[in-house]
Amino acid sequence: MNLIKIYSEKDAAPYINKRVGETKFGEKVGFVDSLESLKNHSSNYVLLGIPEEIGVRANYGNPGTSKAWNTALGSILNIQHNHLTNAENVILLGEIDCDTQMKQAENILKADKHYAEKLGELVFQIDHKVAEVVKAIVAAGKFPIIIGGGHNNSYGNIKGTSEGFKKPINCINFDAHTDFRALEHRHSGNGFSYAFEEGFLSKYFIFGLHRNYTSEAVFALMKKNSEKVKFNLFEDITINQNKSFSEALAESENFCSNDNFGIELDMDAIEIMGSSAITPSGFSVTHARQFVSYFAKNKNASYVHLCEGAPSTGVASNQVGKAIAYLVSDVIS
Ligand SMILES: N=CN[C@@H](CCC(=O)O)C(=O)O
Repeated sequence: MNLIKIYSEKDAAPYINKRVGETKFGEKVGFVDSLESLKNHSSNYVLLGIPEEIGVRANYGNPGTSKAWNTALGSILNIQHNHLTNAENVILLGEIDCDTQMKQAENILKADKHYAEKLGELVFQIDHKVAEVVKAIVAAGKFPIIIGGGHNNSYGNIKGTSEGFKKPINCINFDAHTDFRALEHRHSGNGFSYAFEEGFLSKYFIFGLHRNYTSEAVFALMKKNSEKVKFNLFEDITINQNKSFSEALAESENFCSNDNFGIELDMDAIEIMGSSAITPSGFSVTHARQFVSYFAKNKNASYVHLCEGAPSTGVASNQVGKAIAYLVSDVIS
């Protein structure tokens, strides 16, 4: 089973729009030829793509997340290289090899009685690849920046990071949804509940949860696990204004940042962002940037995952890639 397609300069070149007198981000990033050689590279941040949408389909969502990685890469590699953007501290590692699973998913028909379960089996296979690659990055002492795919990939990120550190980790998730759904077949709505159940996720905070997208059963489950699972509501921050955005950041920080934690950001928490579950009401891209920038500076921050972007579903498809590029630059700058 191929885990990853490792990139070289040749893979990056077609994305870079060179211009005389300017240097682009993609002309300065580093490359490695194997996961093993990561530890010998001096750069800290490792860019990894997950071009899949099987988890979203298995959760009855709108497909399109498989395209976020390539779209984002086009924007990231054309960021201007200057004294503020820090491209030399980035390794462009490559992408999880999702080809086999994506092809098999295409052959599973919606009419199939076991449609969702069969897709869930393929998600399980991708979980394995993501966890192995993320574990290798973390064990090499690097900071993964993972882009794309559905939020099912939170499971592989958490598992891989936890195995890399040899202990459970915490996680703060900027999201309209908990993705703490039932432990049925694997899909984009239960990555965190599976990671929690299997002991890879210790404490979990959902930042800006929407009341309209959360079932009473999930509220009850979070209440039952309230020592370990907490949230604040989007409505309390932005509509009722019971707490400021800064207070909301501090609340999640106090809960999770005393130990290694992952930063998850679901693009569907951003208002009218092209994503698998576009929301008409949500945070701005600037809020998302503030969130990522704030937490990426924390000494216990251990990875960032920017997921669920689906360029073709957006009002303007190139905005998804540009938004992801801003978020990446907020992590590394
Ligand atoms: N990762 C997203 N999870 C959401 C999907 C919602 C939707 O597609 O409408 C969830 O399961 O609730």
